[in-house]
Amino acid sequence: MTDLFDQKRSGTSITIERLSQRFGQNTVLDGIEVQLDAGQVLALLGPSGCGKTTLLKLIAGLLPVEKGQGRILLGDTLVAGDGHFAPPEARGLGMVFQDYALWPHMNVGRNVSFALEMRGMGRKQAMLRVAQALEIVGLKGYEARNPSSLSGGQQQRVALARAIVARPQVLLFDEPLSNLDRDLRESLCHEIGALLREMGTTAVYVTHDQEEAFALADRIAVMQGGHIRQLATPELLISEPASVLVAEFLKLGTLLEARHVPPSWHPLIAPVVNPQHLFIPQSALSFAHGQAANHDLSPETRQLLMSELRGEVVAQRFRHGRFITQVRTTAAPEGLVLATDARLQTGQIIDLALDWQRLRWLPQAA
Ligand SMILES: Nc1ncnc2c1ncn2[C@@H]1O[C@H](COP(=O)(O)OP(=O)(O)OP(=O)(O)O)[C@@H](O)[C@H]1O
Repeated sequence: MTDLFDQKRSGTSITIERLSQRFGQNTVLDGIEVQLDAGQVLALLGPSGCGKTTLLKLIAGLLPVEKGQGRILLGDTLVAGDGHFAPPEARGLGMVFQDYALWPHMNVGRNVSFALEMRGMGRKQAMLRVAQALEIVGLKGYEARNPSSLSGGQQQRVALARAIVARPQVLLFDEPLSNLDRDLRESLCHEIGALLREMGTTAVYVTHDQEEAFALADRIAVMQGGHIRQLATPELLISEPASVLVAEFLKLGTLLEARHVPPSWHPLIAPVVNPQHLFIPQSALSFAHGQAANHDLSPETRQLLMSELRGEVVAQRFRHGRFITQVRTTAAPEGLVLATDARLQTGQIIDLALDWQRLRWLPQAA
């Protein structure tokens, strides 16, 4: 389309080694390790206060890495740690923030061209690049507009154009969509994902929104309390959460305290010290329409499962074209969670089929 896109695979790898950050007595990041390949998109996903923005600022050079607190490399270049500190402008970055951070006294064209002008690029060439960047984000011809005359979504597109115009090797996003309404968030999220893939730029994307992370990222770091609890592809996080913490945070299914006596599992009636946890992904359960499933199980196990897996529908909500259904069973008084195509009545008794192969035993901590 344009020569911005001709810079295919222009991203660089990111390596973060043993990175920690303290503010006073407060350890905000603790032993962070990341290896991200060139052109990949990493989402930092976690609850408020878990350290996502701090990690992004350290990558950006907006915060220095304290002595002995780890290293950051972009490609083969050490940019922070071991006595090195490359300022943000020397790191080849583009940044997009939650609040757009456009300069209100400059028109759209100047906002986008500013970084190019600072680098001494001639005005004619800069304006050509600006036009390309605006076209890419769907704002062709908007150069003369004032930011205040644009909608929130359009302002964020300008911010995106400003971030990509200088062909950064790494793009950093800090909750860029959280000020936008839901529909716009979804469509812009999709567009950013497509753009990143097209440009081949490496990106780190901070969000507390699971759907954004799963829609955009090649890899997701689930953060909590200054730690990365798991860094994996979206598919692996769904099928193999590394711990109870990750499975609980992502709400991907049901966690049961249980006792594992292979090949069977037994729900715990009374609490015990250090129970094991059985993770039942939503995808492991289906509405059996009264038919017995699990033919590959031993008769004893099948009997146990089938007797336990008849339950009462306690709640349903609609999400992404399916009904997320909570079913109370003897084994899971809190309710098993599955997705169904059918709308069911509260109080209805249904049979569930369980794909035994998808169950996982999880350790308590990360
Ligand atoms: N400059 C600072 N001085 C002192 N404490 C700080 C500073 N910056 C961040 N913190 C603290 O570090 C912790 C992590 O903050 P951070 O902004 O990285 O979290 P976050 O995961 O991005 O949260 P949110 O989603 O709410 O933005 C918080 O407890 C915060 O109060």
